[in-house]
Amino acid sequence: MRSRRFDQTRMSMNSLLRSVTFARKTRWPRLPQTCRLYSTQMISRGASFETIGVDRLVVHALRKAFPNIKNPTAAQIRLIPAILQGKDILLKGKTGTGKSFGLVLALLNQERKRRPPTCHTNSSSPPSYSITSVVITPHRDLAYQFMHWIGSILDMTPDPVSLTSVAQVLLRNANVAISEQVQEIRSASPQILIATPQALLEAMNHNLNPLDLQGVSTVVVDEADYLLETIPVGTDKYKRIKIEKNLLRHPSPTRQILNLIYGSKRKTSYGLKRLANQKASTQVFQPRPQLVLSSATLGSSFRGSILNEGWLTARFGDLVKVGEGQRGESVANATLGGSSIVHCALVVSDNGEVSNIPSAITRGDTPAVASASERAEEDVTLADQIPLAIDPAVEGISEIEMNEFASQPSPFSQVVLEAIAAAFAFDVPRVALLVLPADASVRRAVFDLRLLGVNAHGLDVLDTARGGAYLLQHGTQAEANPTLLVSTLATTRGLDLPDLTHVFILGVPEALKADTYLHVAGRVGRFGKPGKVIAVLEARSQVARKSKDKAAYKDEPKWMKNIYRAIDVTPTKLEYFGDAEGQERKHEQSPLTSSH
Ligand SMILES: Nc1ncnc2c1ncn2[C@@H]1O[C@H](COP(=O)(O)OP(=O)(O)OP(=O)(O)O)[C@@H](O)[C@H]1O
Repeated sequence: MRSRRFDQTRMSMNSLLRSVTFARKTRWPRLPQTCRLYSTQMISRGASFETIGVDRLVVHALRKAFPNIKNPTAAQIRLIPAILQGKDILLKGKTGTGKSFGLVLALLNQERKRRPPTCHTNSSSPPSYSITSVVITPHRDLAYQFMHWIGSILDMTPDPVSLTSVAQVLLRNANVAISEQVQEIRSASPQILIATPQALLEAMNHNLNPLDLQGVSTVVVDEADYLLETIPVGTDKYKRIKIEKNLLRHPSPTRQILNLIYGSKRKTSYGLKRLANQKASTQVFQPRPQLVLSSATLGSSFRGSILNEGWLTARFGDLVKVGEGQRGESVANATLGGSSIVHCALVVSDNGEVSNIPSAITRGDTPAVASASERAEEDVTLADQIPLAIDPAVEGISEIEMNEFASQPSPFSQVVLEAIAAAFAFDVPRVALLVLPADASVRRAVFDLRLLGVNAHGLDVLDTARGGAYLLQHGTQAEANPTLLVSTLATTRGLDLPDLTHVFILGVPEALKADTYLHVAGRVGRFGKPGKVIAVLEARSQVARKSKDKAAYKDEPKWMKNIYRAIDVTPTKLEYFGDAEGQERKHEQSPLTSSH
């Protein structure tokens, strides 16, 4: 069932925006130049949303829609005034500290620009507005999460306001062509357009019906380090030239969009200048929109590389860097919203034995995450914990597909899925997220998990049962039949499901970056709430040889240990599961041990 909020068209909006515009024009004082200094002082005095520039009508609606949100977070205190000042921003802050939410509040507060009247308009025509801000998000669920937040705030404004006039999404959609979507956007331009990069690029480049974004005053790239490929600092000259060539020949959609808006002024290594100049364009949007790049993991390497692109303003004082990590903090604590996140990893052997990763320790002081096991009988075996199969029929899986699934072997290791089902049954009180590798089939995993008795659903925040209900906070009370939402690494970034207590990660590919793990883990522990991240790994196994004399291994436990080391985390033992220390010692002593 589709959520009513997204389909509903409300009555004409402009009362909210008029009052916001009025407030900004008349009452809101100009903010001081040095935003960072200003915001630090605000923290010590206890800032409110009003004092950092959010209009009181928006604050009033915000408090009614989200009663838990009382004062701005440190990230919001820095971010919101900087956006209202029109500065370019590099926004880094722990996951779950309100960066995206702060963006929404700031963008709602922006003054709308009217389109210049055309010969077809007469003095009695209602004013027509252009799009004010564009927000680029990596996936559609995040786009709809933004819509949900905006819709919830608008619902609480004293005068009815139509959601479509304030925000619309532009996404690749099998049922509605991009040109049709552009037509709709053009007929009633929203204040905020939220789009995925592929859809936006297609719309801007459309031959017959291109989307006109001239007039936009803010461009936001959320999860920027995921959407913009960069050259790691310290890369040697030859590798660097190779990456640069690749960037120029196959730019990502987000890179192409930023080149269209800001022009491409990338300085390249010696020998590539000619190629760069051929592709370079001059700045095309006048006046130049402010650019906000946001992520929990904007490392110094990303920042260095992105400054070289020429998209961000180079004028001193006009680029604001928000939210550097605290000195002395571990990477995990500096990046994850809650330092109270518990990291666990289970290793599953071929014969179905499940044990904690060897380096895990028992911690007496781990923060309590209400556990489903509190309901469970003592002395039960793992197998007892897995309920009987439930109906695999579920929204989104057709009967034909189910028949196919039933007749074909699963690409997932069944013993790994059983371990997830068991840990889920033992530990999850209400709702958990299972994150699969980016190219895995969510539908197949849901089918297999339902056969194992797990109330699994493919994540789709537009559907109440498949995640929509969890966009709202309901509490932590245990449910008789907890829900396991299933997504992939490609569709998880930035998601905020406040009731989530557990994230399961199925498998750790060798190439999994610590940053990616941090983003997945950061779906829990938001706003200091406790949460558990459980990676479920296959035991080390030999795979096809790379060369005649060297055996090759798939060693997920080792790759996971490398990630823990990189983020300075010691894993915690998950109760109910044993140890595998003997196994590790055996591997370390093996003469065949290779790095893979
Ligand atoms: N000032 C605030 N006070 C309390 N809660 C807040 C505040 N601002 C936002 N929140 C809540 O915090 C949660 C996380 O917000 P948000 O998704 O914006 O974090 P984020 O920093 O963008 O996370 P990520 O890096 O994972 O994308 C949301 O549920 C939101 O409602």
